[in-house]
Amino acid sequence: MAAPIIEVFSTEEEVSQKLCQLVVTRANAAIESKGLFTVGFSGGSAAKFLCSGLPKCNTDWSKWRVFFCDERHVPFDDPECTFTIYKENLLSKVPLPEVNVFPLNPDISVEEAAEDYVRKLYSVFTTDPVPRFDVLVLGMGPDGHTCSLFPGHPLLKETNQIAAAISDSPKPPPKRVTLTFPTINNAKCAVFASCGSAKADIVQKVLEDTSGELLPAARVRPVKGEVIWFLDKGAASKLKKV
Ligand SMILES: O=C1O[C@H](COP(=O)(O)O)[C@@H](O)[C@H](O)[C@H]1O
Repeated sequence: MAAPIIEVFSTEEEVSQKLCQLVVTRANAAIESKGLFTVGFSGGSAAKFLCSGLPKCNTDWSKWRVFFCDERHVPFDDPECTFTIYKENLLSKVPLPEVNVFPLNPDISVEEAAEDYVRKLYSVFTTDPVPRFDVLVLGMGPDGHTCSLFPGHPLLKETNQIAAAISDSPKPPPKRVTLTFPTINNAKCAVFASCGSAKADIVQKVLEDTSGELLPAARVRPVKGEVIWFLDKGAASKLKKV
């Protein structure tokens, strides 16, 4: 398990640019070596960063398989739906066949949607007991949550399910489906992007404070992979060791 790699850039735009560069570099390498690139996208600010840079990138979009690290269990026309944000701002702009993107089904219960999502994951990761993503693009909330894994929540201890339902998310909307740590920590690369001084305290805590119970974002440590943090100056401003 390698230590996190931390890179600090001057502006949010630069973070977005470097994040997109990293994702496309990994995509093109994966496509070259195995003909396929598997990626998990997060919502919130990660969606903004990816949607602003990825449409300009050069890659074979037909080889991408896109999942969501977490998704809110809301109708597609709800502004909280992460899939729709990507559909409108990325998927409509690149030749990525819709059949290669795996949204959550909002028309069944959240528990059924989680089971359905597990089936969707295994339809691509046909030989992996636990999906091994090429890249997971992660965000971190101001409480240290990542995906829909929140501090102190029992889902942090999940060891069997590769994705799971949550019905009591402290951040609305309450019903969501999220990848769990067995899947997250089996990724080849997990990359966080965090910007703004409002995130400075939690970035410092997650990356430098190992006392007490680790926050969800601090538990992202791929066993046979790397974890990378792309920060802007504001988000990195309280780090002592950078
Ligand atoms: O609720 C969520 O929040 C996290 C963090 O979002 P951010 O806007 O503070 O970066 C996000 O990564 C996750 O996908 C989303 O569902």
